[in-house]
Amino acid sequence: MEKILAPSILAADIMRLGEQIEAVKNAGAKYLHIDVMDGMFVPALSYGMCVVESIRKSCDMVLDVHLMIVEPGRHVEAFAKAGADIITIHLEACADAHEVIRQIHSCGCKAGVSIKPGTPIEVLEEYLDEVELILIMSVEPGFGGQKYIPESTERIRQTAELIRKSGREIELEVDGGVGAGNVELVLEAGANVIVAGSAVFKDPAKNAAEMMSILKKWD
Ligand SMILES: O=C(CO)[C@H](O)[C@H](O)COP(=O)(O)O
Repeated sequence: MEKILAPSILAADIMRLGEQIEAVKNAGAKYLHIDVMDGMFVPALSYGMCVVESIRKSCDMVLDVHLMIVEPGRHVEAFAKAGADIITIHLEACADAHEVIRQIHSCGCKAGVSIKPGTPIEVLEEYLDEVELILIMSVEPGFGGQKYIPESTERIRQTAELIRKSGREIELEVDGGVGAGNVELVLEAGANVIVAGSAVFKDPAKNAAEMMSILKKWD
């Protein structure tokens, strides 16, 4: 599967957001990762659909919206209308994730499911026939700039194996503490979509280009 860089704007300079998105796009990033936090599912607050809508107006990248919110079904339609292409929800945050996945599809978006580092990989099994993307968190969700949790590598490997056995084309995304120094570990374990925030936005053009040159070697 194509190896894709998904810079996370959580680490961007909001006052220079347009310019920084342009820089990562020009470096070859295909997805733009947008973290939505509600202060309940995770302690922090980030931003909502207005930001997605504003980015959509001047950005043709794939908008990869990661909902770290309780009962995301309440807001799926609004994020789809705002311009999301992929909407990823947390299995830990939903009473009925199957229903939320149906909602995402009925809005015309691709559906992803994510799990936190402490959630067993096996919970993903019942969603393999339904989703287009699985997101493995390699840090506790909620904040950028954390260290990659080493046990994540084995979890990525196990998820890649589940996907392989399903026979479906499901993207395997990894988020948290990934940069040029460890991205090959994550690719080797089977991930194809790499979220990177602080490792990219400290110097977006240069760092995204460096990440892309590594990803291209694995295509
Ligand atoms: O989802 C997130 C936090 O919940 C961020 O996308 C993630 O942590 C990326 O940031 P960094 O690359 O700086 O670790």
